[in-house]
Amino acid sequence: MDATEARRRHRQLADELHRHSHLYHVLDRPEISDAEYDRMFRELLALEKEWPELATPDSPSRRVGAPPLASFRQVRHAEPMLSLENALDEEEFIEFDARVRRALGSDEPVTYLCEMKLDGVAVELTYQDGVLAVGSTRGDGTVGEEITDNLRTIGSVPLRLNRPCPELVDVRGEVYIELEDFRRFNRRREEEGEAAFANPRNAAAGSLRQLDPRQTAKRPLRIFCYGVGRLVGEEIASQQQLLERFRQWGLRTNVAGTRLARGADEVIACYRELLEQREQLPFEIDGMVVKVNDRALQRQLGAKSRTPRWAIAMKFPPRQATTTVEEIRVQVGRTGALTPVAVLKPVEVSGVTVSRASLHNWDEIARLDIRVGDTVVVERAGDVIPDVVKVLTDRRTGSERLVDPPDSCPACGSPVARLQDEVVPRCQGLACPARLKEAIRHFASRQAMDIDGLGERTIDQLLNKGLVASVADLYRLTRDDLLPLERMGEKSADKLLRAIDISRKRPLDRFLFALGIRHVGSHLARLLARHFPTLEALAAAAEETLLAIHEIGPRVTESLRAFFASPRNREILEQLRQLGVEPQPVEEVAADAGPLAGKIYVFTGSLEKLKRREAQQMVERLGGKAAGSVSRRTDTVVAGQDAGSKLEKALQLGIEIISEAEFLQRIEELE
Ligand SMILES: NC(=O)c1ccc[n+]([C@@H]2O[C@H](COP(=O)([O-])OP(=O)(O)OC[C@H]3O[C@@H](n4cnc5c(N)ncnc54)[C@H](O)[C@@H]3O)[C@@H](O)[C@H]2O)c1
Ligand SMILES: [Zn+2]
Repeated sequence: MDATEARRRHRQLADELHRHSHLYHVLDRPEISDAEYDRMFRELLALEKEWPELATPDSPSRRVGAPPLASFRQVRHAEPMLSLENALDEEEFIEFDARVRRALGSDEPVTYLCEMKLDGVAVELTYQDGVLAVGSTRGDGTVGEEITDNLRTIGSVPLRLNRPCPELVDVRGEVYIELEDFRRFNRRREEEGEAAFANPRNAAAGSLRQLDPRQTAKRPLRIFCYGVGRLVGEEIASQQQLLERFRQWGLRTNVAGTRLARGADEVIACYRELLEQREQLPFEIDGMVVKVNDRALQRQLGAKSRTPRWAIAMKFPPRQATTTVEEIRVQVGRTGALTPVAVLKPVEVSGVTVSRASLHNWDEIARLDIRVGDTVVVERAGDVIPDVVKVLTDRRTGSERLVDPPDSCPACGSPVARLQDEVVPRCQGLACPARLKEAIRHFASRQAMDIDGLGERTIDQLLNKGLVASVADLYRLTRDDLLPLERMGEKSADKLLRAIDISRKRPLDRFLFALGIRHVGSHLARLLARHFPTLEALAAAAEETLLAIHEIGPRVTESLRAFFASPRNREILEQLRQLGVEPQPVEEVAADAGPLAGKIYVFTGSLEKLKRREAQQMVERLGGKAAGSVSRRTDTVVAGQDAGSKLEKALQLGIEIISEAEFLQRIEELE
């Protein structure tokens, strides 16, 4: 390779690394695996070693992370938060150890503390006189994002340290999500039609950087503390002692996961041990961090531009394997969400046999261009269910088969619809066994048919005993059906039957809402009920007629069409009619009061989907008020991109802050 060629390749790598670093660190949406990123990074380092003039100050080799997002206030770290040099194998660690001893001018074996390398997000917690004053992300190492309020919601972050404690300390730690929590959290997101997170690290990063701390509070975040920046008013001799002091101050550490090792051989033994332990841990680690234990020696060794000279990360090999896709199957979730899963020829990935890979959604299938019969690389990262990271297209024989998104539900055969703004298609079947429980619960809920006494426990029993296979069956229940149920006396059975009977005559809007048609919330149900006296009239309405109604868009008509297109749904509606369910026509209602009556909303920053005026009208339509500035009377601030002083004021005043997406969701729920 000549110098021109090297420069060209360097530029190319630098651009790619820059883009992926932004996707990973700022947007929490990586497109390639870490192993692939590291490979490119190393190629860049190798080029710079041969042609040092390529290592300009803006090279990825000189930078940590990525600059902070503009929607957060920025914090300058008093001492830079560095990254870590990587050792990809034992050999590279031996070289590191030799460098350390050379720099210290010593032949003695060095004592190291070996720690688990948690795969999460690095944060800094500044405690002044023992009180948590500022919390921030690492950002680009020099400037991070101020996320104090978000960090305060994490149970394992103490708001105040136990005494005696130093006057001032910058504690560094890793915020992460345990595997079990991650699985549960992701499952829920997929069912709600939101994109699943690729791994726990992404989920942790996305959760920490919410504009509304109450959103962060709902996420299962934890912290392990492992380092310091400034430390005033206390002398600490070693890394091991530091962790011990942390524990005394009330900070959470992973001290049980550390080992003291003398010399390279002992470090390597620890590494092998940890590699074996890895699969049993409740959280994801991607390697072992080895630190010179003595803090005086650490100071003596110092740091390079982006990494300290006294620590190194021994990375684990990626947990990848190659296998073939035998089938692409569709799973139906609790809310009717259909998600694709690849059935694999069983293969062992670092000690675990895997036979399925999650494909998340159909966009992901298109992005990977994955087909039945393909040879694929699967990688386990943070979950027992691995991801497909790459299709080996050069192994194709021509007999591979593309799989289209299903147009009927595998559980009940009903038509499915992928509605706008959602990443997954959904089953529209009113009696789909996969979503029946949810459908009945919704049907009976207060805002819908309001069937008092039909709680979750009763629904479970009705389903298990096969007494109910659709909402229509509720109206066939008899006293004899109910009495054998647990905790069901004569009184409560009669009460429930009465409640079911009363619900036969609910107003049409409630009935419409009760059917659980996607995007038909209670507001739209009311609107539709005002335009159509009966359900039959609505089902027969032409699309143009529907679209002519103000507020009814293609999203809703599409959903209604999919619902009424199902023969099974029509059959159930007919049964309901025969069982005496006779929704009452609704009358025009006074327009003044609404679900947002008395509420004051302020919009700030630029919104993505809505025009500001549009958003304000939505609030007004529901009876609320849209104001121009934030005051104590403000109830909610909707913060878009680059929100500035209004957002800060809202934070100061402790006013609720939500994102545009959350606003839209709320409106939909209220409507
Ligand atoms: N997939 C992608 O597109 C992509 C893009 C950019 C970066 N990355 C990945 O991110 C990594 C680079 O990020 P990085 O700068 O955070 O480096 P790093 O992850 O290699 O190491 C530094 C980080 O380790 C963490 N850490 C965990 N446990 C620790 C402990 N006990 N002591 C000290 N630190 C500990 C800290 O957060 C620290 O900031 C690369 O390895 C790369 O794989 C991936
Ligand atoms: Zn179904």
